[in-house]
Amino acid sequence: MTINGKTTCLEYFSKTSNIEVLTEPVSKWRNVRGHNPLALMYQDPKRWGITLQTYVQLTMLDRHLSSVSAPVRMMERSIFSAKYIFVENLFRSGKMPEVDFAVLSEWFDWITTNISIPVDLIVYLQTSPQTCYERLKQRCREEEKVIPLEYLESIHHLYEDWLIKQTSFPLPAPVLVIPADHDLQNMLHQYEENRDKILAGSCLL
Ligand SMILES: Nc1ncnc2c1ncn2[C@@H]1O[C@H](COP(=O)(O)OP(=O)(O)O)[C@@H](O)[C@H]1O
Ligand SMILES: Nc1ccn([C@H]2C[C@H](O)[C@@H](COP(=O)(O)O)O2)c(=O)n1
Repeated sequence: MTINGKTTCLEYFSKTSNIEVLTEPVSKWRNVRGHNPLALMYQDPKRWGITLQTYVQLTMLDRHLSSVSAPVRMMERSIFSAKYIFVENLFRSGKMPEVDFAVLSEWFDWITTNISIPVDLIVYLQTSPQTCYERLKQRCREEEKVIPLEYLESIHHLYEDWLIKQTSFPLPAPVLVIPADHDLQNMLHQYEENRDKILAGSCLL
C-alpha cells in the first residue's frame, strides 16, 4: 500500500545488525535537478505521470542493483510494485495516455527480461485505505495533500488483486501478509513475531 508504515517498519529493523535497509528514493522523486516530478504528477497526472514513473523505474532499478553490504537486505517497495500498481492505476483510471503506458511497459519488459532482479520474500503490510488516509493526513507531506480517499482505494484494490487474490500479475516471490491497521506498539509486536521469516530476506510493499 502507500503511506501505511513501511518506512516506520524499516526504521525498526535498521536497528538490527546484519541488516541493510534500503528506503524508497522519495527524496529523488521530489528533487531531480531542481524539479519535483512527484508534485507535478499529483497536479497533472496525464501530463506528468510518465515523467515520474520513468524516473521511479530508473531509481528502483538502481536500488535493486546496488551492491549488497549485509547478509540481509530489506527494501521498501520494488520495480514490480511501481509497474503493477502505480503505473497500472494511472493507466486504468484514464490518467496515463496509451502511448505513455506502452513505452513504459516496453522499458519494464526489457528490464525484467534482460536483468536479474531477485526477490526472496514480499512482506505485505496490509492496511485499509481509511488507515492510509489517516496516516497521510498525519504525515502531511505537501505533495500528497491533494490525494483523495478514492485514490487510496484504487491502489488498495490493485495490491489485493496482485498479492492476495493473485489474479493480476506474476509474483516475483512468496508473500508474507502482516495486518497493519494497528497502533505502533501492536505493529512492533508483530514485527518481532515475524522477525525470523522477514529476515529470510524481504521487500516491503
Ligand atoms: N502503526 C502506526 N500507527 C499509527 N501511525 C503510524 C503507524 N505507522 C506509521 N505511522 C505514521 O503514519 C505516517 C506514514 O508512515 P510511514 O512509515 O512514513 O509510511 P510509508 O513509508 O508507508 O509511506 C507517519 O506519520 C508515521 O509516523
Ligand atoms: N511508483 C510509485 C511509487 C510511489 N508513488 C508515490 C506514492 C507516495 O505519494 C510517494 C511515496 O510513497 P510512500 O513511501 O509514502 O508509500 O510516492 C508513486 O506515485 N508511484
